[in-house]
Amino acid sequence: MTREVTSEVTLEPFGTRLRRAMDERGPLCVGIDPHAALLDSWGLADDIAGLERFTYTVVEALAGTVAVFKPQAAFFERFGSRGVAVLERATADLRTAGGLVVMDAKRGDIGSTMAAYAEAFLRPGAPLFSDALTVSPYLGYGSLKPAVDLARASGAGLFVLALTSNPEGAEVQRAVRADDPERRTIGATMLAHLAEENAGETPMGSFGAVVGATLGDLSAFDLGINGPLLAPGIGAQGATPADLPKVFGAAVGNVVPNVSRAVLKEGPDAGALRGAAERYANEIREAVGG
Ligand SMILES: O=c1ccn([C@@H]2O[C@H](COP(=O)(O)O)[C@@H](O)[C@H]2O)c(=O)[nH]1
Repeated sequence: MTREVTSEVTLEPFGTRLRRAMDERGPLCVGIDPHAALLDSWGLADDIAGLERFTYTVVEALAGTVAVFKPQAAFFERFGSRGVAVLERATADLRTAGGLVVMDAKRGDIGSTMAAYAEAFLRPGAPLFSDALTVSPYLGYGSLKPAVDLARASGAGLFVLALTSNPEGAEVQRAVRADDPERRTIGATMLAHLAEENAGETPMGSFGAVVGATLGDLSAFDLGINGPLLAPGIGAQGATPADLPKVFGAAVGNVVPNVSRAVLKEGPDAGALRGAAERYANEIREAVGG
């Protein structure tokens, strides 16, 4: 199904495109996080030339085989406009090669400003247009509405921070809402909002949650949001593909496991990068089936 945004014919819904990509290439998401330490271990300087070489090496090595990429915008923004230009080109090249790009920019603000963030990442034709964007609901889920609306109209998606992989996240995400008669936590509330957005969508909706693979037993949460669950934390943060069924239970089929540093550290050799991504893809397949 195609939808119209102004005069442009746009994409099939993100959830549909993501499900197809997961079926064809497997669910692995490789993060593109050009840490200074990684540039150094690749023998590159921590400057714009190093950033370019690092980024385009990853793109060329993996764009044709991995389903989903998650560039971490912060590592590009730290170089200013020239870093953002590298991110723009990488995003376009990954998408041209058939990969889906989840821009990890974690945007969130009052609705009127949120509308501008949405224009930057979710309006087809924008220089940083991405298949999906990570967003922070800390100003309230309703403040994300402009992004939800534009994503829906454009065939893009969102990943809302619900239960993040870092231990500090619990003080916010596991806090119980005093205003809620059901006394749900903030994390559970975000999952409930997403389930509403995705209701009735097939094969799944376009509005996902970020849920860390590091979190252990999540049976207290209803992860059945009929949408994707982006799961960072595998590799450098200590989680493994074998943890996925334990953490996600019946929702494991909707999990998009992210690995960043544990793949990237294998560079700069393209074959070694591909080998690391393949090993993770195989371990994930063995753990979740399919
Ligand atoms: O809860 C979250 C949300 C986002 N991230 C991001 O994912 C990657 C993880 O990188 P690794 O090198 O695989 O640890 C990174 O870009 C984070 O900003 C997260 O870790 N947890």
